[in-house]
Amino acid sequence: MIFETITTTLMGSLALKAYFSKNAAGNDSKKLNKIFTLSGLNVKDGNQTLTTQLVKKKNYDWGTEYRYRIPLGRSFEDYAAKQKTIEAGINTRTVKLQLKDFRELKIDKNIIANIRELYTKKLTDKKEIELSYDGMLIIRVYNESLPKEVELEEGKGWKVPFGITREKNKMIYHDFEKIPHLVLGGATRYGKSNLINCIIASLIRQQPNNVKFHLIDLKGGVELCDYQNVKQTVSIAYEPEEALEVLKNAYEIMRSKQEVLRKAGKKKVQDAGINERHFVIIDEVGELNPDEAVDKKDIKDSDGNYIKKSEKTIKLECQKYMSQIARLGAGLGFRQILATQYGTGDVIPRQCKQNSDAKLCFRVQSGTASRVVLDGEGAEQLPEIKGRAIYQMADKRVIVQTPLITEGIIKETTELYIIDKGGASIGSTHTKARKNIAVIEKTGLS
Ligand SMILES: Nc1ncnc2c1ncn2[C@@H]1O[C@H](COP(=O)(O)OP(=O)(O)OP(=O)(O)O)[C@@H](O)[C@H]1O
Repeated sequence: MIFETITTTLMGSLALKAYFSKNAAGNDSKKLNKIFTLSGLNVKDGNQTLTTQLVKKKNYDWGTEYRYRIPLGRSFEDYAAKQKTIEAGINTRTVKLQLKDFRELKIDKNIIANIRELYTKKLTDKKEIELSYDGMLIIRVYNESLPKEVELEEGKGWKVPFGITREKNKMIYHDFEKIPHLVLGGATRYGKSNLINCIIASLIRQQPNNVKFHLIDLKGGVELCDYQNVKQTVSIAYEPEEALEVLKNAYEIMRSKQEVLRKAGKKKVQDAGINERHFVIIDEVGELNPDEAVDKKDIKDSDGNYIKKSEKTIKLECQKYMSQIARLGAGLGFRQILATQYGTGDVIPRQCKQNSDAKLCFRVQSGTASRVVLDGEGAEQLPEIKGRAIYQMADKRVIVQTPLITEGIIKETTELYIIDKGGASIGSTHTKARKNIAVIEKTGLS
């Protein structure tokens, strides 16, 4: 009897709260107005205050979109810089319990503990927001957070899964045929290497006979060594000296492909019916920054030939090849993926950045670091969630939760294609494979 009375009272008060919450859901506009005022986003002009004006509000099944006219004297960047303040303001609330929460509530002798648990969960649940600009300031307030973990799904052709977006939790795919080069950034331990593994494993599964890899793993060989002996890997490097060999080899293959196309009177590999695609992937491109080189002194003989190249020269030459591949490679079937955790301007060669129409950035420490990868702020505002990133193409930006690959998938994928590379040492792995490529190039055009 006592139990029934307690539960009836509790359920009644919770239902009432849920009713108010339901009516308040999707209506954060008052809160937003208040936040704009308190955080100094409105502008004082003499006696007048120019406010951020709500023009349109629309409810969707994922949440609510607000469109604002920005007052004179403010820019989108001012609002983007206050994203955390806006999100915190939206989340200062009374707990919103909805009817569906009660459906999940277990009604047993632990009812009070269950309600307390539900209440605590709702209290810590956070609504996420996204800011964008298309002439109007757009603020999207999402009812549900993105999942924190997403499984790797199968892609198709040259389309690789890049993550779940908020809209209907739909997986989006990066099409390397449409956007050949990619820059990846993000602070340490947020998911760059994991995404590179997703890309490599997906491409091996989807295009086992057409994909070729030129891998440069400057993180001590821990990330990409799983692919060293698969037939798709043309060459692999773990040190800057080896990286130069790998890049030079990739560049030479690219030039020979250019020659083949020229003779065939074709402009692009697609026109020539060549299915092979080469992926040059560098995990921690920052290690190839010549400005950071300690050893800057070349040793040359009396004829000016190198006896020993300095670290600086090696890195400069690496960057030269990277820039050439980025500039000329797209039509020749070359794709370049450069990953870095460093947030300084010169870490990615300018030509590589300019030729990469896609950028994906995990959380970084500052707006400056975000600009290095995305040419704009935003990645510093991402929540501290591994795998959460901004995926940016020429015309749009979306937040994604990138897929998490397992050791099992990597093993299952690679073990099908392990070949005997004749005990070739790491730095010379490419020498043997290069011969294979010459053959593939000929058959590719026939
Ligand atoms: N998409 C993801 N979803 C969930 N967890 C992830 C995801 N990506 C990475 N992680 C987790 O974060 C850890 C670090 O990821 P990863 O090694 O890819 O980071 P990184 O950015 O390459 O770091 P570093 O630059 O220091 O090498 C992984 O071991 C994994 O546990």
